[in-house]
Amino acid sequence: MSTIELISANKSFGGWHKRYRHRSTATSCDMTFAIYLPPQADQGEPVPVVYWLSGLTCTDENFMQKAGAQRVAAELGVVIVAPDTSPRGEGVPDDPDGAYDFGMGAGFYINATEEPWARNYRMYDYVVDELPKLIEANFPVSEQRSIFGHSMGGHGALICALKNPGHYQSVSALAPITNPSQVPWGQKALGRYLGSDVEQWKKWDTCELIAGATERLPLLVDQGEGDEFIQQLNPEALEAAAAAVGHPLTLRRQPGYDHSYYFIATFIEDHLRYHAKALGRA
Ligand SMILES: N[C@@H](CCC(=O)N[C@@H](CSC=O)C(=O)NCC(=O)O)C(=O)O
Repeated sequence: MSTIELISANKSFGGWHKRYRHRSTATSCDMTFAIYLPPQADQGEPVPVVYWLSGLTCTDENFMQKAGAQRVAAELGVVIVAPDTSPRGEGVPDDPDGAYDFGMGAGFYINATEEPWARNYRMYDYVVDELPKLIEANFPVSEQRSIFGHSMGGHGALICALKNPGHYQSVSALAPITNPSQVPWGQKALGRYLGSDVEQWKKWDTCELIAGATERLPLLVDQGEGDEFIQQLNPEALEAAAAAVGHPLTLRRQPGYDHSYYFIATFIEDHLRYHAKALGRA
């Protein structure tokens, strides 16, 4: 297991927001993550962890700076971990045209199989396996974990939970990409990372995974009705996929809210309380 190097530390609501860099085996490059340690992390009892997956263009910083999650995490006694959204750095291939929806900042939380992406773009292995092991080895946390995310990160949270029964106590998403194999953002990413065989895409698509899920972990989803990216998100597809197999889904349509962190900040407390309850903290 790699060693972690502290980049920065800021006291926040009695706890600490810290950023770390480490060498990742999964992505074959240096990765940065942020962690919020609530005051309870200093009190001797292991604290559960909620993993946050951000959307396109984000680093570990967007959520920690904009969502306003620290006050509630400090009250509830949950750790929040926010990884980067892709591998980065010298030698990591990027979108040839510098587009925001592919390559760096757009790892889609899958394991790429196509060249030149396959060596570094393994964000699924990083988030599901390598990062929790690193967190559990270096911080006073329990093995109780939940996962949530936004947009591309909402898609990431949903597929990570659906593909790993028993690994997460709860899952939720804000404005997730629900059916990536059917929308432009997803088709571009899956086509390049995985190649042209659409059967391979289905292994990373929430609406496809729901049918074969062996655990019916409830899904909590908030979706703004004023979301400018609604065509990419397709909440109706999620609703239909869940209804077809009786998968428990709470889909809340929020009038007037767009895709931004103003929307996320509005509902983050609700999501944190939902996860804290599943993690035995409320
Ligand atoms: N037009 C924007 C598109 C990028 C964008 O809106 N990214 C969202 C996530 S979208 C789906 O994954 C985001 O969270 N941005 C970061 C933020 O701090 O708002 C662009 O060109 O940047």
